[in-house]
Amino acid sequence: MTRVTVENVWKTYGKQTVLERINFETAPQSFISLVGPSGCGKSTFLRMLLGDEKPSQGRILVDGVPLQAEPSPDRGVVFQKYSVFPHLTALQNVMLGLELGQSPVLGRLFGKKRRTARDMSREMLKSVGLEAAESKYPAELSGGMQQRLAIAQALVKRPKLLLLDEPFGALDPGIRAEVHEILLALWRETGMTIFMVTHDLSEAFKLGTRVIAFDRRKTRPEELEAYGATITFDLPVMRKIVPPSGAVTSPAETAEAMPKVAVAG
Ligand SMILES: Nc1ncnc2c1ncn2[C@@H]1O[C@H](COP(=O)(O)OP(=O)(O)OP(=O)(O)O)[C@@H](O)[C@H]1O
Repeated sequence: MTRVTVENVWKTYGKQTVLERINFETAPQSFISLVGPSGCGKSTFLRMLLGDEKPSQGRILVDGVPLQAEPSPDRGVVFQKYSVFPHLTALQNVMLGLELGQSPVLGRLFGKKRRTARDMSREMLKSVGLEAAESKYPAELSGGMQQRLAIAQALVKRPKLLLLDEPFGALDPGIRAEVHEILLALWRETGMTIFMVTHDLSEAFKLGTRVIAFDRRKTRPEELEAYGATITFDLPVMRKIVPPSGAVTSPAETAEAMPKVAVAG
């Protein structure tokens, strides 16, 4: 069960402060929804969790260990679009995650390892309801199916952390609700921690065990460069979690993440 600790994280690009003083800790098996206005640094924060960007100040720890400065199989990511490779079939897309992880130079596995990777990938496709589509290319799949494929590709390596950057933004409401259910089932089953950036507040509260908002406290034009966004509210969502054992518990973080005042400025 993974715990993420964010200690006084700042991010600047040149003179522009994007994020400042970000501090929080997650309970194991959290589903954190990150919300906030456009340009407030949500994707930048996700890229720091992914290891694609480094904090300018402060640090991020996963289970007490400082985050490595490069992407690792411990972290899976799904973007709104273009997460899957168009020239590979659904099965090849999922297998690629395992092949690159185990054979970074060739990007291919052989013999028993390949058969194991294929079996794991088929199992993963089944868990997102795509078992009948394994030979199809992404262009032959609907938007919802492509996002389910992207989730399968990210999860086949059993990451501790799943990072989702507006993964459902391009889906229509019916399909979106379907993919929500699949994601929630996988989250409960695996015990991973999820960070999801979304512009949709109802989605944030429906899926998250905790909703964190970033925003700027200083908004005068002359202050825009010098002051970044910070956490303006941090709310636990009261919802029952059903772990794989079937025992019903309250969200683990409810005790530690007390609601904070939801006011910026
Ligand atoms: N590599 C970079 N170099 C310079 N500035 C950057 C870089 N990446 C992001 N920024 C700046 O950081 C700020 C935050 O961008 P970011 O994409 O994280 O915001 P966001 O909250 O995810 O926005 P949106 O909701 O519109 O996707 C923006 O002003 C952006 O221009």
